Amino acid sequence: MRVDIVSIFPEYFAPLDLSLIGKARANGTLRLAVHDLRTWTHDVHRTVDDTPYGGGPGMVMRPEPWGEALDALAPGELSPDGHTLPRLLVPSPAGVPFTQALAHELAAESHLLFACGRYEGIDQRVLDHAATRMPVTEVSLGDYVLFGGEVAVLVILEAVTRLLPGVLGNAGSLDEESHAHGLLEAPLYTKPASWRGLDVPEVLRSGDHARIDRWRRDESLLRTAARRPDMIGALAPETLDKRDRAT
Ligand SMILES: CC(C)N1CCN(Cc2ccc(Cn3ccc4ccc(-c5n[nH]c(N)c5C#N)cc43)cc2)CC1
Repeated sequence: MRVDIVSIFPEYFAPLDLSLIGKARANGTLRLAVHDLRTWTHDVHRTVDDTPYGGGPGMVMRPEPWGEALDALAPGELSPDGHTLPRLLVPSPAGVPFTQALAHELAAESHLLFACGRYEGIDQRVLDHAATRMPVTEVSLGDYVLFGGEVAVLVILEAVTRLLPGVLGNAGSLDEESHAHGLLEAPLYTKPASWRGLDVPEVLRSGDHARIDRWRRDESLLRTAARRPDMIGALAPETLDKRDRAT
């Protein structure tokens, strides 16, 4: 997968040299490039923002630098197979919620292009013009306000990269983690069996995997009901077996 990121703070993405994303870049699974938006400015002050039409607080990112950046990173027209152009992702408080389902969708793309806004956001015409040439998705991490899109791109990129073939050593953990089956994961324990007077639940040391699976399932349901009742309502009917429905 090819990924391009455009930001006025390219140094925000230094952590992408680390850990599993760093490994994915080193082995070619992920071909990542970070670009400074100011590359596409032409004035001495390298201006990227201006006051909002219609008034209002703060500043808005000007369309010209963004237009040139997207032209450079997503050249050409939409090919018949639609694969020569990237999918443009624009983090925004006004975006669609970023979910594990969207992470899976993005992991299937061959080229992602992230536009990191700052100030109050990017001139709408940048997104409107881009949408005439490529798929554009405004995406939000959640109902809180960040300073800009960079942190969101780090989150989205980590969630997507984890899903790429070969990135996670134990692919099984993908199947069992939260949001894969619509439930929160059960509590985790490791050695020692007793720590500061707190013992690992006996069932997890029993070796009885049917019991262990049932315990984990019960704990997942209890945890989800307590912390994320919204997820319980969204469960596919087949996810809850007869015993679950009885409880
Ligand atoms: C009512 C009320 C919910 N409104 C909220 C937004 N307020 C304006 C306003 C304020 C600050 C910023 C800063 N900013 C610039 C680019 C940018 C990209 C993403 C995000 C972002 N914030 N939160 C997320 N989940 C995001 C994502 N993904 C924030 C960004 C952008 C926009 C207006 C009030």
